[in-house]
Amino acid sequence: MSEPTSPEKIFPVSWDQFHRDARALAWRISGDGPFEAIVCITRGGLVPAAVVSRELGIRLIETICIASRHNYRDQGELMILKQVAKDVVDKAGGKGAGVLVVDDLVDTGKTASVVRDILPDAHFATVYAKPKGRPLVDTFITEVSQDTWIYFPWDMGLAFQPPIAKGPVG
Ligand SMILES: O=P(O)(O)OC[C@H]1O[C@H](OP(=O)(O)OP(=O)(O)O)[C@H](O)[C@@H]1O
Ligand SMILES: O=c1[nH]c(=O)c2nc[nH]c2[nH]1
Ligand SMILES: [Mg+2]
Repeated sequence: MSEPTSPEKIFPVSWDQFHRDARALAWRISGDGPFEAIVCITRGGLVPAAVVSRELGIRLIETICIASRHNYRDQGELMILKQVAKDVVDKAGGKGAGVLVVDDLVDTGKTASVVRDILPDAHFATVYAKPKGRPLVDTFITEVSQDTWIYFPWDMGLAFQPPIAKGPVG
């Protein structure tokens, strides 16, 4: 489980900010290649992978499909729903050399460590990192504290905010 300890902090990220941060990630790793392929960790890695792929001109995109949070924030058993295609692993000498692994964030590091076992020589890049998972990534843009929950733009929508003077709703 990766439940944020109290007091919980929140870090809401807009589409605009996420695009800037994903582009900054591409800049930061642009000197670390060349990369033959991106392996993106679905689903959260799909969005930064699209941005990084565009910026670095990497057109071979593979996925590894992993689900671990079956009930919103509570992390349960980690399930690999789809493995990395054999031709991509083989292209990378069987260990991931020349592969760029992209995810939206690393939190406890459990997801990243499973993917590292499969592609130990790959370059790991995430847009955000929390302290526990940070040692597992090669490159990230922004670190947030372990008790912070990041709200991604694809999980949010515009909602009416009551005037401050009315006090909290409910
Ligand atoms: O470092 P960890 O504690 O393993 O957490 C990080 C992972 O958790 C989230 O994915 P999630 O399993 O919730 O699935 P999703 O990408 O489909 O939202 C996030 O996208 C990372 O992949
Ligand atoms: O939307 C999310 N925000 C987070 O902080 C987080 N940590 C793991 N998985 C997460 N998903
Ligand atoms: Mg994920």
